[in-house]
Amino acid sequence: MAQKAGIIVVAAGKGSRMGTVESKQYLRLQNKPIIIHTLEVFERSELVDEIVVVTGADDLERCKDWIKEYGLLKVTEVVAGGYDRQESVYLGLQQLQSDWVMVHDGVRPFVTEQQLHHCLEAAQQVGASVLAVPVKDTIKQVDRNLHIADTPDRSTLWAIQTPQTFRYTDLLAAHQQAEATGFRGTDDAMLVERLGTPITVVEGSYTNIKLTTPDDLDYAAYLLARKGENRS
Ligand SMILES: Nc1ccn([C@@H]2O[C@H](COP(=O)(O)OP(=O)(O)OP(=O)(O)O)[C@@H](O)[C@H]2O)c(=O)n1
Ligand SMILES: C[C@](O)(CO)[C@H](O)COP(=O)(O)O
Repeated sequence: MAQKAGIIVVAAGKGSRMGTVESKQYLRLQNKPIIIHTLEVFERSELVDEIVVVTGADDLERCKDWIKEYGLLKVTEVVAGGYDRQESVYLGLQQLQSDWVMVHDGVRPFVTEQQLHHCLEAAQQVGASVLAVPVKDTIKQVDRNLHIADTPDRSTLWAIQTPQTFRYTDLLAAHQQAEATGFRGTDDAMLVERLGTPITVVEGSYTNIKLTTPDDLDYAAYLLARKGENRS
């Protein structure tokens, strides 16, 4: 059994690619905010004993109200995020107590307990881990004039997801170094890679989607209905 971890759930983004008036993490699926669907996975998990939620500064109170309403007892802190995902994680990290930390997007509600288990166990064996899936399409590098510049070997390409799991001290050092050098990354692994810490990739699932654009909402509604059917 893996040692338990604390989790930072980042949900302070604007959701500009979703294009809705309400930020995507607060849109409802089956009448429940997406952020709550995500938090419920960790509330139920036997691997997680501490949850720090990072939200928009204007959304702190309604998030706290929902956390009470939905009985999320493992949430220890709800804090305001920053101007990008990296800053939001850094702010959340300062509130976490656990030796092992998982970072997860608030808009990835379909991660499973089994995936959490595999990700945490791998991190505790290797030092750090990320969930990911092999890319299914041929990927091209394309220049500003829309000309193909290169076709990387697909067998080496993985689409990176969350959670991403690290020793607390490693993730903190990685964020501090990134801040000090002005480095910005789109995931936490990019920061930890710079420290030279080995990070292993754990094969997740194509259904662990990040809700990013409007078409993801229909697919998420389908996945949620399917999850309900499988449970009953
Ligand atoms: N300043 C930010 C930006 C992003 N996030 C969170 O990071 C996760 C993944 O980011 P993404 O899908 O890019 O979310 P947004 O930044 O909201 O979307 P967009 O880029 O379309 O504006 C989301 O849960 C988002 O809320 C965050 O906590 N703080
Ligand atoms: C961390 C992440 O989910 C990995 O896919 C992703 O990088 C965050 O989302 P963004 O859309 O790149 O901000």
